[in-house]
Amino acid sequence: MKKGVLLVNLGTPDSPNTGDVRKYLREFLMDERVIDIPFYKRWPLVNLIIAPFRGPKSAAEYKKVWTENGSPLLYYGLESQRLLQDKLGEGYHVALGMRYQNPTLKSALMELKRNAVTEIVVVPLFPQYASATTGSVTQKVMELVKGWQIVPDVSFVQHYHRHPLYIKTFADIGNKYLRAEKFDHVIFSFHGLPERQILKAGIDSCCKLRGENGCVRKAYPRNTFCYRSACFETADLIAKELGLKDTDYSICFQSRLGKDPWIQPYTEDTIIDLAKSGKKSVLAFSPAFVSDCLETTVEVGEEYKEIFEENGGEHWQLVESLNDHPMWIKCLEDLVKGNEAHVPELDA
Ligand SMILES: C=CC1=C(C)c2cc3[nH]c(cc4nc(cc5[nH]c(cc1n2)c(C)c5CCC(=O)O)C(CCC(=O)O)=C4C)c(C)c3C=C
Ligand SMILES: [Fe+2]
Ligand SMILES: [Fe+2]
Repeated sequence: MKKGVLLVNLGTPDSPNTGDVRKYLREFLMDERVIDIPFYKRWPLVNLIIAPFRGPKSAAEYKKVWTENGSPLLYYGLESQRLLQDKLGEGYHVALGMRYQNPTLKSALMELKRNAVTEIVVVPLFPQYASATTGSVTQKVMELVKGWQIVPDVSFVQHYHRHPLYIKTFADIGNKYLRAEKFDHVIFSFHGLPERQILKAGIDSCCKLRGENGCVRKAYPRNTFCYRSACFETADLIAKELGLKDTDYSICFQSRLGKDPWIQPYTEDTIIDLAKSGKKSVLAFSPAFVSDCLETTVEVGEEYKEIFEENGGEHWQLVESLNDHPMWIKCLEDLVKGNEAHVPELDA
């Protein structure tokens, strides 16, 4: 009997055409964990405002990220599936599903069912837990399997931002740049979230959102599920691996959508401050993403570069994502096999 592995990423449009991008945005943003407002407000916001007006703008951006292999998010998802299958061997069947659009989670679970797996390990491709990502994947998988005649033994990897191989792979890729040239500063830009989603998690002993020391930065069981805190911890761990001092790097949050406050500091503000304070060359990591996608290549690699240069900066370099790096595939193997991640120590 084989064991099943389900790799899950967010999803991407079927093509960069406006129609497919609108279809993708509708499915994605109608998820009540992503836009967490009541249905009667969410439906008109998504279907009458965001999809019609943002659709064409997003489609133009998707055209920039599209390669001959299609969307990088899907391409590297399939590559990770193939490489992990090779590593795990015949005792396992590895499937890939997307939370939104294709390949669907339903088709990936049916593939595992056809291969008669006895248990399924779900690995969301999100290192930091958030209700909008890992929480949503967990809910959807449970909904899909609950009606099966034989309900499989399913387990979920909820987060792995402390896994040493995830940290070391980002450091390894970043070191390629740090060894080749001198940078004035390093930035860690994570995908943002509406502030209320952090507060709703109710981790009172962690979150005081706005201040410099808003969320707890050290690894404590109580703040593992605070997305903002997990991002701070991730950046601190990568910085430690790179041998950076506290003053060498900044942590910030990108991709704000709408007018509500999102978690801060915002990447755009941080970049402007850095450029205005005389930093000329910046190395930019985007560690919430394990594969390159619109948010890394276009948003961090192009849009933030432009903002930096408009404000006096001269050299902006994006650190590419983990993609098909062998150490990342080893990390996935460890996560599937439940190998206890040794939590690297951060200084107090
Ligand atoms: C309310 C809106 C959004 C929340 C909350 C959100 C959380 C969130 N998203 C990711 C990962 C990805 N997001 C991507 C694209 C993207 N995200 C939003 C909105 C929210 N995300 C939008 C509208 C889009 C589409 C692009 C656009 O129109 O600007 C992607 C890229 C997908 C690709 O195909 O390249 C990823 C990946 C995380 C990790 C996260 C919360 C932690
Ligand atoms: Fe997003
Ligand atoms: Fe917090």
